[in-house]
Amino acid sequence: MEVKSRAPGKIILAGEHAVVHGSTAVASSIALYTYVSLRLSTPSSENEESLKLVLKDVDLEFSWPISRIREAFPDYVALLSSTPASCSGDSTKSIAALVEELSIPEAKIGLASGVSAFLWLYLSIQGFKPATVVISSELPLGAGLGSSAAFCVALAAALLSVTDSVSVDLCQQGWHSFGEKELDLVNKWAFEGEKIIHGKPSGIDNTVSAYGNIISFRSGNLTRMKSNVHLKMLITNTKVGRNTKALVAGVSERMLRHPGAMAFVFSAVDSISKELTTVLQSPTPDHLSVTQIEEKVEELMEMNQGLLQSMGVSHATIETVLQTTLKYKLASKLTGAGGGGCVLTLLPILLSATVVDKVIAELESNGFQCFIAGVGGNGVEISFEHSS
Ligand SMILES: Nc1ncnc2c1ncn2[C@@H]1O[C@H](COP(=O)(O)OP(=O)(O)O)[C@@H](O)[C@H]1O
Ligand SMILES: C[C@@](O)(CCOP(=O)(O)O)CC(=O)O
Ligand SMILES: [Mg+2]
Repeated sequence: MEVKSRAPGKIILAGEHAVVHGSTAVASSIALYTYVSLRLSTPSSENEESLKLVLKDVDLEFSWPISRIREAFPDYVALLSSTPASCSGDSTKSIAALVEELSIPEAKIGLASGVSAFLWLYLSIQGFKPATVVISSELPLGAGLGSSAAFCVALAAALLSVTDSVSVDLCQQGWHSFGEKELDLVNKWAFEGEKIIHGKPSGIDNTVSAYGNIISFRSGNLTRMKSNVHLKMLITNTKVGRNTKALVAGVSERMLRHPGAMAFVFSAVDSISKELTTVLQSPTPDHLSVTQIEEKVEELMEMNQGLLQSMGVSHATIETVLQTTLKYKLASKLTGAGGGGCVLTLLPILLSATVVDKVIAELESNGFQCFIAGVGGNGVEISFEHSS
């Protein structure tokens, strides 16, 4: 049997970075998914049993003989866990040894943290079972759209769906979602994976990828929002690669250097996110008030972008996107960790298609890549395929 899972990426409408320091943030899922396929191997005496990981997006395959994994983790009982556990101490060392042996090319070294998160989730949830896991994504990796969280959420979902901790109907056809208790467990395990990739994640990315739709999030607590406006966002990928862990660490260092000033910055972001939460839930009887809501969202996005600049996470390419869209009176802000990656631009409902085409053409002439995303959508889902 093959288990498949898919988990969406996200955009942060307000509050990235500040959310790591306890401010409110607002995020939404987008309909671009990371897919995981899990096939547990049937025992065979012919081939040496192994755990295989195929990363389609980066065209890499890794394989560990189960005997090698056993050797790296002599204390099997301490490893296997039915409740979400953090990777620390001896486990961190054992995983680092297994990843080092792969000789990942220097140009793709950012993958090492993803492979480490994979090993931690796989070994903690499935133990030393031989299997093949194939991962692919529609999301650009390391661009601010939460590929790391979608990776961890989809992985946790597939791995948990074939354990006793989660009760799922194996006969159900097509994509289906989990119950609340199961979602909670998937989300908590995914957070443990995100910790390995991000260092100090807030948990907003894995939470929105698990639950879907729009959420307001603060210090691990989520409020699921029912938005009355359907916002349309242009996403521009500057294609400048960056690493979330390094950017999050950079903001923390700035906070240590200027604690007083940064506390005000984070507090201002908190107010922006709270106002956005209220604005998005306000009733919309006609087009005029949709426009008024959009104008408020635009202003909040601009204010948030200014504060992200003061945290030191903007980038020359992000500034180019801001200036370009401003020429068309459109508001933009970076999304995710910044330092490159993706920028959001609100496309008001009454904006003509001609203007949208012009903005996209101008942005793409700079070498950027544009696409349009609806705000909100499904969270993680699962599907079982029985070979006949
Ligand atoms: N589909 C994938 N295949 C392999 N690794 C992935 C995949 N998706 C995410 N990752 C891991 O997540 C890292 C990117 O995470 P991050 O820097 O947080 O950026 P973002 O979450 O914004 O895409 C990658 O370097 C890799 O380690
Ligand atoms: C910067 C941050 O707020 C969001 C990071 O998102 P991404 O990995 O850049 O998609 C970090 C976090 O909340 O964990
Ligand atoms: Mg990430």
